[in-house]
Amino acid sequence: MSARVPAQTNDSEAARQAALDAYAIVDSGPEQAFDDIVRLAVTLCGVCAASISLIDRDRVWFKAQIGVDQSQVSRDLSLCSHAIDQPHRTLVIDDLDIDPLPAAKRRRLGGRPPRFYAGVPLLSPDGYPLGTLSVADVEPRHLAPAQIESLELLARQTQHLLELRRLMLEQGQLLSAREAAARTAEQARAELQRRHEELMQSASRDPLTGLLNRAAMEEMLAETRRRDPSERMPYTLLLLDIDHFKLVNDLHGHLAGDNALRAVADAVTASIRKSDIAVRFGGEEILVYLPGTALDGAAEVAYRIRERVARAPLPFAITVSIGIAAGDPMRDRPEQTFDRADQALYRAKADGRDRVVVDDTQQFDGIGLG
Ligand SMILES: Nc1nc2c(ncn2[C@@H]2O[C@H](COP(=O)(O)OP(=O)(O)OP(=O)(O)O)[C@@H](O)[C@H]2O)c(=O)[nH]1
Repeated sequence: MSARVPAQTNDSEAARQAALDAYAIVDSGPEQAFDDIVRLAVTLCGVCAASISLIDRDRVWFKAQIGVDQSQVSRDLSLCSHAIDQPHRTLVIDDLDIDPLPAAKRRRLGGRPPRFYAGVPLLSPDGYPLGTLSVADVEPRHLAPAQIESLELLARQTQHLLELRRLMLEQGQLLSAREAAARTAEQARAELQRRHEELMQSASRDPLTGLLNRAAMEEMLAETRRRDPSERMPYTLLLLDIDHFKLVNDLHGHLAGDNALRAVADAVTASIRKSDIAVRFGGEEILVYLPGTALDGAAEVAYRIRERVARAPLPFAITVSIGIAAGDPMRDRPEQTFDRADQALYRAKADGRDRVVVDDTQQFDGIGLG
C-alpha cells in the first residue's frame, strides 16, 4: 500500500467537486455501458464485488456495482477515498486484515467485511480524481500484473465513457440553448415584422378615406416590376374622378367635401373584391386595380360604383366619371395602361361627366357606357 498524500485543501476539493459536477452523473439512473464495465472487472479479477464509485461532497455514490451492499456510503466509510489519495496509482491491498484501511471495517459485501481491495482512480481530463473503478472480495486475493493492467485499462475506458457522456450532455445543452436562441430570434423577427406591417399599414393608408395612398401604389408597382411578366395576369385599371368637386367644396364647405370623398371611397370599397386594390390617387381621384378582370367585368364594377355613389347618404347629390383600360403585362407597361384609363376618363368628362368610358384603343372599339 502506498503512503497517503496530505489532505486536499478546500480550494482543490472545490475544484475537484466542480469537475465531478460537470458530468451531472451523480444520482443518474443505471447505464448499460457502466454496468458492463463492473461485470468485466469482476470476471477479469475473479472477485465477488466491483464498483464504479464517484466521490460527491460527503458521500460516495456508485454509478454501477456488483456485490456491494449499499448504493452509496458516507465518504469516511469509503475505500475509494483512500484510493484517490494517490490519484495516479492503483491501490491494491491483498489482505485488509494484515494491511487495514479504517473505512474497510464497516463496509459489507454480501453481509461480510471486505478482505481484498483494489481501486484505480478515475480522473477528469484536468487530473481531478472523481472516484474509482474498484474490485473487492471477502477473501484475501492477489492480482497478477496482467489483471491489474486490465483493471487499469477498464478504468481508462470508464474515463472515456464519462467524457463521452459529458460531451453529449454539453451538446444537448448547446442544442437546446441554440434552439432557445433561435426561438427568441424568431419571436423577435415576427414582432418586428408585425410592427413593420403595422407601420406600413398606417403609412400606406390615406387617413381620410382609408384607401391605400399613392406611395403604397408605387411600392406595389415596383414589386410587380420585379416579377416576371409571364407570372403576372392581365388586369384592368379604373380611374374615377368626382364631378365638379370644386363646386361641392365651394357650395357646401370643405368638410362636406371630405364627407363626399369618404362616401365615394366607401362606394368603391363596397363594389370591388378583396383581391382588387383601390388607391386614393390624387385629390378627388381614385384608381382601382382589378387583377384578372376583363373590360366588361370592370365596366360592371364601374356601374356598381356609380349606383352606390348615387345612393350615398349625403345632403347633396354627387356623380362620378370613370375611365377604364385593360392592361396585359406581356404587352404593355402599367404606365401605358394608366394613360389609356386617364384618356378614357378625360373623354368621360368631356362627354358630359357622370359616365363610364372604356378605352377603345385596344380590345374594344369605343364603347361609351355613359
Ligand atoms: N374636401 C376636399 N376637397 C379636396 C380634397 N382633395 C382635393 N380636393 C378638391 O377637389 C377639387 C378638384 O377640383 P378640380 O380638379 O377643379 O375638378 P372638379 O371640380 O372635380 O371638376 P371636374 O373634375 O372637371 O368634374 C379641388 O377644389 C380640390 O381642392 C380633399 O381631401 N378634401
